[in-house]
Amino acid sequence: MLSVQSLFQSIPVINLLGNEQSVASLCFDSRKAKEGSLFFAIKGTQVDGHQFLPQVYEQGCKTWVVEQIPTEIPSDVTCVQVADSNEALALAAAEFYGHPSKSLKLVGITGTNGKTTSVTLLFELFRKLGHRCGLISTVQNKIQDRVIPATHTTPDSLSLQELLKEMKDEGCTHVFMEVSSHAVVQKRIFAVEFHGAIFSNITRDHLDFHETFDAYIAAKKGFFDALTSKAFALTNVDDKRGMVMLQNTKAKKYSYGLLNAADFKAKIISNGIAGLQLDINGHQVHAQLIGTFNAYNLLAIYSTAVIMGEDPMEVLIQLSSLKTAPGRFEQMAGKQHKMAIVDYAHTPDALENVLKTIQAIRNKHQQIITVIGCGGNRDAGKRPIMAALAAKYSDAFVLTSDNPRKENPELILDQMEAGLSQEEKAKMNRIVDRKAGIFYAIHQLAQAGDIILVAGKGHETYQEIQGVKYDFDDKQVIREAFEALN
Ligand SMILES: CC(=O)N[C@H]1[C@@H](OP(=O)(O)OP(=O)(O)OC[C@H]2O[C@@H](n3ccc(=O)[nH]c3=O)[C@H](O)[C@@H]2O)O[C@H](CO)[C@@H](O)[C@@H]1O[C@H](C)C(=O)N[C@@H](C)C(=O)N[C@H](CCC(=O)O)C(=O)O
Ligand SMILES: Nc1ncnc2c1ncn2[C@@H]1O[C@H](COP(=O)(O)OP(=O)(O)OP(=O)(O)O)[C@@H](O)[C@H]1O
Ligand SMILES: N[C@H](CCC[C@H](N)C(=O)O)C(=O)O
Ligand SMILES: [Mg+2]
Repeated sequence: MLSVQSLFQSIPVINLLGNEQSVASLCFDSRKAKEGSLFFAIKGTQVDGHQFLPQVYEQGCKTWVVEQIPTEIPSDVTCVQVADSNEALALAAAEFYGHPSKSLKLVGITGTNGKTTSVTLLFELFRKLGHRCGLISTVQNKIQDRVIPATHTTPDSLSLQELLKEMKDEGCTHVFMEVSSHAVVQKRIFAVEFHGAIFSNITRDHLDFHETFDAYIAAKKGFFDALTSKAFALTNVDDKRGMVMLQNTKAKKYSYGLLNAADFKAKIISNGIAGLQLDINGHQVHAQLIGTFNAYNLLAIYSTAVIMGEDPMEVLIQLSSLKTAPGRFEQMAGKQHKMAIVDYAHTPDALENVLKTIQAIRNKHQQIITVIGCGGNRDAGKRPIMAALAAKYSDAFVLTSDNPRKENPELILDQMEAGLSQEEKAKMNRIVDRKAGIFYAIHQLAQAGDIILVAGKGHETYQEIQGVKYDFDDKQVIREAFEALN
């Protein structure tokens, strides 16, 4: 039990009504509020949490944090008014769990693409280097070998502090986590102390949430602006916005790049189906990952390890043994020498990178067949662009559903199709059912030896349609389609 007063030591309080209370837990979802919990009313994108105050009172929760004091308050309620409930929740959660980030080497990565790949590689690399590690990612959270399912790329501030505390208690010294732009804006990482921050890249995505590209850039930059002078900040100099990220940071600045002058430099010696041969700061290394985008990911993690004091030679040795993250450029061989690649490309930039990589590594007899959809209730502007990219780089392609969520899947396909010329439509197949689309690509469109890219869902094991998550796994469907081949 903690007193409200002790929790709010570092939180600016506008008004405090009622008596001093002790709280046993924190919560921001009325459905979880109970006697002894401190409820934070948050104005969200769907509803205003303040509307649930009568409900939490009914459930016995009588200590509230609000931005607006309700007109009528029961006399046995303690109500703390703050300017920003999200910020107050983040600060209180850090206090409640004893600021675990202060005892960890916590490194965060932000950017449109490459976060999951890079944190997963960092987690594996640092384990190989002998450290006890935690991982916080889109695919899964992990404490050493133990998997804790992930619901978001970056957890809400309360779950995040609880997870970091668990990692600290289990003896982790290093934690690698993804920092999404949503997390920065919603203050999920407020009050978290980072040892280091990495920027991968920024291209079009999430304009449904941020509205403008400038606001999206500002969100990512906010992560670097909040670092302390004890932290390091590592940026990709080859990205147009790479240096902008570090403009106002107090952290020690480092850069990496393949094209421009940087603290950490790499050159691609070769890029093929067997992996990448790289020159990193004058040393040659072979990596199992494929594609120029992975050269960036590998260079970013090498740089991070060296900045964190690891032996550069040992890091290079371990780099060679690292495998791709789940659902990221995962290759699957099938009958008739057909090959499928499952990849989480769900942005125009990712899709273009993956398709260019496949073009670069295929032999001249292999056709490229792409299966692609776009998520519902997400940035609609990327839909025509992604369809056009599939058309540009593929010999044939299937437009299908990703996670339609609450949208009509046919309308999503209409918006994708709008990005195609008449000529491109000749190569198009429109099959709204994803399983049927994958089967059609593997059975009807692909000839022996061809490559089938199944993009957008990567590691996901569900498909969300009208708010219901059905079991769906691209890899499983591909295996079935391969099995059914002669
Ligand atoms: C757009 C967005 O980011 N939404 C997140 C946000 O929800 P919200 O603002 O919409 O909340 P809301 O539903 O309006 O509710 C407002 C408040 O009322 C409360 N409430 C709501 C209903 C109720 O019955 N009782 C109640 O108390 C809620 O708990 C909340 O405190 O805060 C919630 C709690 O932390 C998150 O679960 C939710 O993630 C939604 C599910 C989501 O899909 N988010 C995605 C877009 C996301 O965050 N993605 C990024 C990765 C993006 C990327 O880089 O690819 C991520 O980090 O995962
Ligand atoms: N450094 C990179 N630059 C550009 N594209 C990349 C890079 N790394 C991976 N990709 C592509 O982007 C896709 C998503 O990669 P990854 O899951 O690592 O990114 P993410 O930033 O974690 O995405 P999310 O925001 O959805 O969590 C990959 O499947 C691949 O197609
Ligand atoms: N983190 C991303 C994942 C998108 C994955 C794609 N399969 C989709 O559903 O759009 C998001 O929530 O926007
Ligand atoms: Mg991710």
